[in-house]
Amino acid sequence: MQRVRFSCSRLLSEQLWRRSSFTSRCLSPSFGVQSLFSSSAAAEPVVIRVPRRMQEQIENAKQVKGKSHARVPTAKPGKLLIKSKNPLHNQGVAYTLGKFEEPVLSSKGWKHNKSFGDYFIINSTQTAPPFVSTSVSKDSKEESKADGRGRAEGHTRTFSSLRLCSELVETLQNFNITHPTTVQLQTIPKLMQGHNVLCAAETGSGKTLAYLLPIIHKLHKEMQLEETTLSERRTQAVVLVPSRELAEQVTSVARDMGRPFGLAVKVVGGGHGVGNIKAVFSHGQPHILVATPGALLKALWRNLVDLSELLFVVVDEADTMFDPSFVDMLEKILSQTQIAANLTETSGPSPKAQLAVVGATFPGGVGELLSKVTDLGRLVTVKSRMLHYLMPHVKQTFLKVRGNEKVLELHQALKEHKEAEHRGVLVFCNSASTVNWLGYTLEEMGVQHLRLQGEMPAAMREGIFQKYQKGHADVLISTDIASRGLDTQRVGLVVNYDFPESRTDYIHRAGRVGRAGGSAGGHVLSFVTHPWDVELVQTIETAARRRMCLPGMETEIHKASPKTDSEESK
Ligand SMILES: Nc1ncnc2c1ncn2[C@@H]1O[C@H](COP(=O)(O)OP(=O)(O)OP(=O)(O)O)[C@@H](O)[C@H]1O
Repeated sequence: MQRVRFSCSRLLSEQLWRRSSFTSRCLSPSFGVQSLFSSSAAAEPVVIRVPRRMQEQIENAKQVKGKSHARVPTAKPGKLLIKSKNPLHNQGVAYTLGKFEEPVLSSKGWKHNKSFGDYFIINSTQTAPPFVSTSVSKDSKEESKADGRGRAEGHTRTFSSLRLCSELVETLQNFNITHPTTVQLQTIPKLMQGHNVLCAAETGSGKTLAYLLPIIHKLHKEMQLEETTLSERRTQAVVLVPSRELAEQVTSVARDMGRPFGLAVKVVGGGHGVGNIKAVFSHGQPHILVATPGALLKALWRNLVDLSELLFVVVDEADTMFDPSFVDMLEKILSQTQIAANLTETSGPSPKAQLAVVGATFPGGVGELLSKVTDLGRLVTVKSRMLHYLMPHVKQTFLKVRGNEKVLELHQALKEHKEAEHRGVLVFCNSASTVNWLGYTLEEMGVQHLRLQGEMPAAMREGIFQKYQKGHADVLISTDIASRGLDTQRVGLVVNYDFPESRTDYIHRAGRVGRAGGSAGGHVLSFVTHPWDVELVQTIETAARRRMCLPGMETEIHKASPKTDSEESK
């Protein structure tokens, strides 16, 4: 009882003390609260009864004061760019880090064992992908002025304004493709003019059509000029890609687009014997050949294909193709072609081939390898504004999780995603053995899925990706084979079961969602387990917080060309 009385009196004294400091200018220094109590405290404790209501008010005031420390430090209330398990690490969309301000990272302590269970989310900040074209054509601007409106809203450029032949524009319309993406707007005119082009643009931005449309347009014009018999026909365009799945995909798009013109498109991919490659050319040469480097070299060594009349050479997924494992083969192939040195060499009676180097990532060092096979000064660069940035229209979650908990987390994510409209899920592992192991484990859990990895025999691997695209199963477990170039419109969730080993792998894997022509949104969920994963997580988080591109990937592109992005768009 005595204690209660004492604490009540102390509370009241605190209250009065606070009030006294508020009003200190009005009171003399000697007239303090302490002095008010000290004289009587020496004799007998003074009992002051505090009304219940006042006690409650004091308690409420204490609680409110305690809570104020946990308040979200966003500059303005509103949507969060970074949502973290620890609300102190949240960052609002409206908040901009100062130039010299070090971001406080949610993943700062993730090398420590205590961080298991921690997470942060990079929220999507826009619904439309950045590569959807919104530019206004000159013609439509003038039309608008002429009819007195002075505005040209909603007038975006069409494929006909790029001077593609009408049959091609019609074919595109049949596939519901009506407006070019920004990379198509910039690349198609340059290739139509006869330039060699280095095209660097985000994943899923429509680069395949950006190089195929000018090729098909030009080959169609050539066909109209001269009639050649099947036996006289020579291959006029070669598209080089790193995997047979991508070769099949590009072939399918080229066939769809070239069908009205009777263009022959063939594909040779690795993993098949020479007999198969011979069979491809048994009925003559195609107009367009899509190939992996190894298979094309086999065909060249056996004189099955003649590249003497080439008009186009395309190197797609350039950073992989300039990887040490491919670059020697690429050098050998390009040494058998005649690449034009300038514009004048791409026209006239015996034109040389135009070169298009295409990719979504050009990390440091690619420029050096590129200069081994071509003169960088001869390439006109088309570089998209958001190259090497994290995609702003895709939500990206990072979860620090123990190795033995990953399967359960994955199972939970699959269950939650099942109801989504775009039901496709792509699960990436870093090795073929993990793909197999995870496959068996999910099988036991009753999850229907397909598996794709590079160590599978060619016959087993064939058709797996097409099956997935056709919806035979909603889940595909794969190594990075499926991360390069494959079009995955039906995918709504990418899971990095193993955290990717490099920034480029992360960009390509994440790029399987949020693609042109697909539905808005998409989600990338990454499991972070090992201490050696954390450095890349921190790089990604820093880039997201600073709203900058991933560091170390931007310089080479500029070195590759004397022209700048803005010059190109003129
Ligand atoms: N102008 C367009 N309008 C609508 N959809 C388009 C357009 N151009 C391409 N697409 C579609 O966008 C999807 C992605 O295109 P594509 O595969 O060429 O992207 P990419 O830039 O090559 O991607 P990656 O870097 O992953 O290889 C395809 O399904 C394609 O049909």
